[in-house]
Amino acid sequence: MQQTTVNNYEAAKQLYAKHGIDVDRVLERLAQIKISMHCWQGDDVRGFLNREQDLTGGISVTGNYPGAARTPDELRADLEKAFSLIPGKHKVNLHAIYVDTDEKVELDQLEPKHFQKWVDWAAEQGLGLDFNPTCFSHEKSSDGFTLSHPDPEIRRFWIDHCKASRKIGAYFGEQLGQTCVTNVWVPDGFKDVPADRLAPRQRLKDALDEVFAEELNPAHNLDAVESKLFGLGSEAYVVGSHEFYMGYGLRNNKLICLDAGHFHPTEVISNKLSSLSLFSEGILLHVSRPMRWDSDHVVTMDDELIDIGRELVRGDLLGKTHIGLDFFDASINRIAAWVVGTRNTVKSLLRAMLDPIDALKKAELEGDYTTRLALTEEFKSYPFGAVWDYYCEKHGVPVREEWLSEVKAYERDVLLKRGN
Ligand SMILES: C[C@H](O)[C@H](O)[C@@H](O)C(=O)CO
Ligand SMILES: [Mn+2]
Repeated sequence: MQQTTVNNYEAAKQLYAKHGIDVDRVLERLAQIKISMHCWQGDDVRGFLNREQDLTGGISVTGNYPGAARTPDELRADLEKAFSLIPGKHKVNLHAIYVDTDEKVELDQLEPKHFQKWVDWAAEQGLGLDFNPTCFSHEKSSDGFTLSHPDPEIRRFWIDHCKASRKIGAYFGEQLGQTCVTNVWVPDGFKDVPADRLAPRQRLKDALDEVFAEELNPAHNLDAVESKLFGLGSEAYVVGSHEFYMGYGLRNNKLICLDAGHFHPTEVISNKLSSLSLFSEGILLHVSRPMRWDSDHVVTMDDELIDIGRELVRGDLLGKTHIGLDFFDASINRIAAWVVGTRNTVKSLLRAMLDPIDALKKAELEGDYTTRLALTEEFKSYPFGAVWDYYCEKHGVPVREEWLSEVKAYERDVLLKRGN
């Protein structure tokens, strides 16, 4: 280890120790936290099932940066590169369209065997896997409806796909010895004001009841449901709104997924975590960065990310929260996008753990808001960067922006040779 890294770390440790913060212990805790890195940043949400199919479902990827993964092997190689630059052991979040098989198989017919190569790879890499049915980018979702579709045959197709997905999730969990979170998100909604808001929600509820009817071992698979306020083409009404899934998840013991981009532009998910934690079985996060709309920008160290980290740490919510990422930017190097977003998410948790939480809570209880403000502000310039550098070096990944030259070399040697 570099002597400067150690010296800076030791100096930082002493400063934090004055406030009773045990930095070595913090780093042990941090190493336990897994971030679920979403595979779909690596290829602009195309997947491998119907590559000719356009991305639909009211989400959009912009940019044409070269080098997107075209095959499962390329995607795995890119993920490995990204993980080699991120401290800690994490998870990969797969969508059903990332199936790796030579068989021509439809979404409702998918089986665990079609994902065996992903499982073998994850086991070899020491990674966990999470899963998502893909209820978009398909001819049967072309009118914008899936599980709430008025046509029972189309509904049946999507119900069967979601049921198949849960079994795949349970297989991941069982094989890898790490619980898989299978998250259901459907794009269903209307561009313009509906005549009937209730009937689609009733159909979605009934469909979900069928999807979740089979009990699965919770050590292998946990179900999550993801709400949304609006999408492209569903501006007026989304069937699976926040209230809908909040009710559904609480009543049926499902994890409730909060995506940072799925609320009104000034509404933040950090302020929802404490309330939800009091009532829900568990929480899934889709950490994202909405810029004026659900734009899925790469996560930066902005106020909301800092607040998400703080809420998770201060409320002791890490045990019941599964942290996933959800962004897709095709205008920059896709591996760099993963690295920036994931490193920032881990770093936000570290920053939160290095805050003088007990002193802040005590000041607040005593009504000493002056101390609360003063400490909060002073700690913004405490040397958490020195602790982060040490953590990176300890985990064998590049310190500070050193990772960028590795990404540039990979781009030159691998990505640009793909010719796309
Ligand atoms: C690809 C993801 O499943 C998707 O982004 C979903 O999670 C979402 O957030 C849709 O807006
Ligand atoms: Mn999401």
